[in-house]
Amino acid sequence: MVAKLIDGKAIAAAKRQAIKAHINILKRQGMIPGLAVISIGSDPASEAYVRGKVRDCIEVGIHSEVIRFSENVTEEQLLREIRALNVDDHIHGMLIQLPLPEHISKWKVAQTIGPEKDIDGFHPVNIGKVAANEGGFVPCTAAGIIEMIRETGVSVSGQHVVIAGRSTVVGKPLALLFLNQDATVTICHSRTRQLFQYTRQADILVAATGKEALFHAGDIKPGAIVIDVGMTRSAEGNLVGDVAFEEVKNKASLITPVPGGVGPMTRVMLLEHTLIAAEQQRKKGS
Ligand SMILES: Nc1nc(=O)c2c([nH]1)NC[C@@H]1CN(c3ccc(C(=O)N[C@@H](CCC(=O)O)C(=O)O)cc3)C=[N+]21
Repeated sequence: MVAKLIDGKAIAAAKRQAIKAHINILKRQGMIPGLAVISIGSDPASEAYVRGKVRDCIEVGIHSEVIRFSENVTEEQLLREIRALNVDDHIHGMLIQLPLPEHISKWKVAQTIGPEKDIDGFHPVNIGKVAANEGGFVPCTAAGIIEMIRETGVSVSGQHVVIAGRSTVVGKPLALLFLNQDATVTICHSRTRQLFQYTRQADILVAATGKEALFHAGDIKPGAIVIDVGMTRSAEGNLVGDVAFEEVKNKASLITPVPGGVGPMTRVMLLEHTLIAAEQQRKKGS
């Protein structure tokens, strides 16, 4: 079997067009959705992501603001900026670029973002809503993965989803989202014994370990759906996933490429969440 690609880049492009059309309607009604991105430090990779986000916003007509802080910004300075954005009427969504410096508490940051503007799902209210299956914003990567699978038309109900990785932004929220769709979910992580015994049982495998080409053909169930969240820069400078794509593609039924898979979906979900946040805040305001 040769797997069909789940073309994240193409799905994201189509979604961007739909979002753009929707925003045009809002604009005619006098509303411009606004996104603030807070970026701390000057990591070149981080800078590239931020520039990408700004470009995406321009393409669909979202007003964007980037707030840059140096690596040694104090926690209080950061929290003050977040509080200011919470009451800024031009801003409907905010994203604080991860990772944060060691001296800043991610949990304090999460609690300070107004839940209605928390489009990357950091705030405890949003985490709670997702756990209770009551909506709520989820991290854009997790949302993008769910959206990609929805696009394939495959029902996840009753399927065994194995997630390798338990991060707050990917593994954990994704497990809840799949559970909410009636999947059977196994979460594996760095301390899991016999990791590959689990992955071989997966109808849907989500590889989010950050370990370059960890999963090979022998670790995958024939016909599985394989979602590769990994994004490591190889020694040759290429972007590589957690999955040995060339061999696994002959065993899976559907597979996401790296690049061009989960990455573009993450970016487009940021736009969609900003649009949703803007609409929700408009309803509340009127
Ligand atoms: N609060 C927060 N939320 C995030 O979602 C978040 C974050 N912090 N910090 C940094 C990481 C990284 N990230 C990426 C998203 C898309 C691509 C992307 O579009 N990648 C392209 C390739 C880009 C290239 O070639 O370098 C692709 O996979 O096709 C990459 C990286 C979001 N992050």
